[in-house]
Amino acid sequence: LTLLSQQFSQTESWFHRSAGLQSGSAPHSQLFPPAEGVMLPPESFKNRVVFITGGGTGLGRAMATVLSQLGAQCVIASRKLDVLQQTAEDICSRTGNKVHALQCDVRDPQAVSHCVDQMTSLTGLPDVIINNAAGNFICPSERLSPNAWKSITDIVLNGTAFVTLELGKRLIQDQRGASFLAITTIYAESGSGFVAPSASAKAGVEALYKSLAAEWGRYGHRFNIIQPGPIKTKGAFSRLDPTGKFEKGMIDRIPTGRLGTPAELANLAAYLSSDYASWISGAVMRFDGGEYVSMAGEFNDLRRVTPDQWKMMEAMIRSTKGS
Ligand SMILES: CCCCC/C=C\C/C=C\C/C=C\C=C\C(=O)SCCNC(=O)CCNC(=O)[C@H](O)C(C)(C)COP(=O)(O)OP(=O)(O)OC[C@H]1O[C@@H](n2cnc3c(N)ncnc32)[C@H](O)[C@@H]1OP(=O)(O)O
Ligand SMILES: NC(=O)C1=CN([C@@H]2O[C@H](COP(=O)(O)OP(=O)(O)OC[C@H]3O[C@@H](n4cnc5c(N)ncnc54)[C@H](OP(=O)(O)O)[C@@H]3O)[C@@H](O)[C@H]2O)C=CC1
Repeated sequence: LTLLSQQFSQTESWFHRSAGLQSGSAPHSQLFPPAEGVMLPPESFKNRVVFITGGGTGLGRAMATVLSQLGAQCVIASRKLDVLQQTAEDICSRTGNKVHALQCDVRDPQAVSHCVDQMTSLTGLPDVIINNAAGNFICPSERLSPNAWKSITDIVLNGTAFVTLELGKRLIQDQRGASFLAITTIYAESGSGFVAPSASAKAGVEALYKSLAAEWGRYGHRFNIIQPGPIKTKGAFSRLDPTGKFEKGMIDRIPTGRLGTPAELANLAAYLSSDYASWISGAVMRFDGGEYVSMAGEFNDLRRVTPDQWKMMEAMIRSTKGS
């Protein structure tokens, strides 16, 4: 079984195989195929403990899978214990490495402290912490109740802060270094209508991580941020594009012509959390197929202009004399 798991971890995983060309992708996305397989050398995370919030589903599950394939002992934590246990079992049966499931509502600092106590008994303190848990839904801001605002900002900003502070303090006490990674979003930088609580909270997370990168380097702690663009997960798309009507428009504005894949995100997260990235701290890595700059550039809609239309426009411009 161990041999089989090792062979498996060195080749490709179940979810990598499913990461082919997605329906709705532009033809030129063939030029940007999502790479299959695990990027880092096998056993890059051997003897390492990785703690991932929201690790039972979507991108958290993908990151746990890759890190487990690379030899890590993973601890995944969120509210739904049954979901976590199923994921832990699935990953462990495929990689042969232990995955622990712990119930934890990150909004509750006491629950976070209890979860860290449990993890300490199971695995000891982690070497890698990935703050991935989040809540979000689209809603016009004038329809938001105070509790709607609070439900998102409590998970995203307070939850990340409670987890980071609890683990940070204990690691400092034990004189242990660690890599902290936060998963934010491209609109943490720009802000975005219709997801104002998420945008505000994610921007807060980025400020927290940049602050701690400066403050806690002296304790051996690195802090980095990944800002993903759209990656199809049930959690995100069911709450942000419930009718499925916006997906095509979204793909049209991504220069690489497709959505990201969980496997691609997981490889980047593994790299940033690994020793290969030990000089990277305070970094914000945009991971969006070019969507952010594509939405920002004033003239980017000119992509729709045909060669004939360019000929005509150039003639008009050249014929202009004076101002
Ligand atoms: C142009 C179109 C673009 C399409 C985009 C498509 C794809 C995505 C592209 C990019 C994505 C970028 C960023 C993504 C960021 C993410 O974070 S995605 C991850 C999303 N995953 C989750 O949200 C998982 C966890 N979520 C939840 O558990 C719940 O959704 C919730 C966050 C609501 C928390 O659950 P719970 O604590 O049980 O809360 P309640 O149900 O009790 O609700 C609390 C209050 O919030 C109000 N509320 C709930 N839903 C809505 C809603 N849809 N609209 C308005 N208000 C809502 C609820 O009424 C409660 O308030 P009151 O007590 O009633 O006042
Ligand atoms: N998919 C995308 O396109 C993008 C995603 N992101 C970010 O990626 C991350 C993962 O999102 P994704 O995988 O798509 O969506 P999911 O909904 O699958 O992931 C969110 C996870 O957070 C957990 N969670 C929610 N509330 C709490 C809580 N109070 N305490 C502990 N855990 C909680 C959920 O588990 P449970 O319900 O068991 O608590 C769930 O596993 C998020 O940070 C999201 O903001 C950013 C940009 C784009």
